[in-house]
Amino acid sequence: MLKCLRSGRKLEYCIFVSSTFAGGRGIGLLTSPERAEYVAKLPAFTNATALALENKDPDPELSPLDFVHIPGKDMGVVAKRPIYRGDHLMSFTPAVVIDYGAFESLPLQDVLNLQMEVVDHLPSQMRGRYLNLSTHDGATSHVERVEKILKTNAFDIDLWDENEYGLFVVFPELSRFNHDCRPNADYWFDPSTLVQHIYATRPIAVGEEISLTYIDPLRTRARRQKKLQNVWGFGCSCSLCTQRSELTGASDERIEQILQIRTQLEDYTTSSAATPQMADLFLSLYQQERLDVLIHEAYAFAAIEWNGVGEPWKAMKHARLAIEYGLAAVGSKDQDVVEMQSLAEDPWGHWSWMLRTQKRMHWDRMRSIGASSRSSMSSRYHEEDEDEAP
Ligand SMILES: C[S@@+](CC[C@H](N)C(=O)[O-])C[C@H]1O[C@@H](n2cnc3c(N)ncnc32)[C@H](O)[C@@H]1O
Repeated sequence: MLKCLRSGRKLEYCIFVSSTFAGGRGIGLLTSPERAEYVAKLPAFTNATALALENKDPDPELSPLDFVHIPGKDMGVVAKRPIYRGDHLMSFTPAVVIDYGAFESLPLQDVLNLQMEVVDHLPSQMRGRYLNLSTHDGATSHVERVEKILKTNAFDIDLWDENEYGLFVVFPELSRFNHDCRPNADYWFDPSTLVQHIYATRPIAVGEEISLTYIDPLRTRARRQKKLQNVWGFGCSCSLCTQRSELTGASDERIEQILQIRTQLEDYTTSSAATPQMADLFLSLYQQERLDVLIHEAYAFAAIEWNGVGEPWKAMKHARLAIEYGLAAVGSKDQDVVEMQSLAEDPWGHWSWMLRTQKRMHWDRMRSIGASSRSSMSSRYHEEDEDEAP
């Protein structure tokens, strides 16, 4: 612990920097002492082998990734060789972790100064990597540079602890991926190792840019554009946003229909109009929308509906597809993936078996798809129109 600021009588926010974390890579946090203690007990800190496979800089000879200048976007990442769906792309621990709670409790200028000190105390290589990142449009002072880098590059992270506040986290090596409303890669966070993983969610051709989505992709074009402009200061030029108006109009209609059907599929009461055919339409709308990063949810809903009418083999097929897509998009610990594994193994014993026909409701065992305790994906994709990070 390097320094603490007290807010009122109770809350205290402190700078914690470890220069030995992850084999000397280092990490800096601005958070409460209680939360720092929780973090220090995670396997990331206590298990010597937990990070053995992580934090590997891309090998210039072997890596499929090329970091290049992209017109209109500054730096970006492109594929050097064909990439297949599910291919692992990168996995790194954070450099900087800032607790949202600090913004609630301390005066803004104090938080900005503390953030700067977190960065300044990092081991020099990590500090260099952080300060080399994009500010989007430049900075006139060091404190402003640190803040703008944070705003431009931080991910929203949920630690799955008791604390109500999320975290603003920068993984410098993962910061060069640009946004696309229909991206070909996705990321998920492991709260025990503090590692953010990036995987391809569909095949990527040589020379194609590898992208992530910074926002909930289930928004109409106008809402996506507004959000990206307001938060990141750029007008999206992805293929979906720049289609002719009749095509963007059709896309917006599909998104509206997805949102309407979703409320039926999430309703496990007798008043729901959900059917397997409705779930199939839902899945088809995701496919038409090229929503590879969310399609595991559509497969999961379809698995539940087919199981709900006593069609175990169709349920199993959709559950297996939900697992396959989910492993790349949200990881093996995600509750939707775990739920689909249990359905695929034993559809007859799953809570959804005959759910829609017998009206046999076990409320305590039901949960909605996409509402699991996963990290940034869940809040990022299903929250109200609040600020998000890439
Ligand atoms: C996380 S950084 C991505 C990497 C960044 N391009 C760089 O040079 O380091 C986010 C910033 O990249 C730029 N960016 C990302 N996606 C973009 C897009 N689709 N169109 C234009 N600029 C984009 C914006 O300046 C944004 O604030």
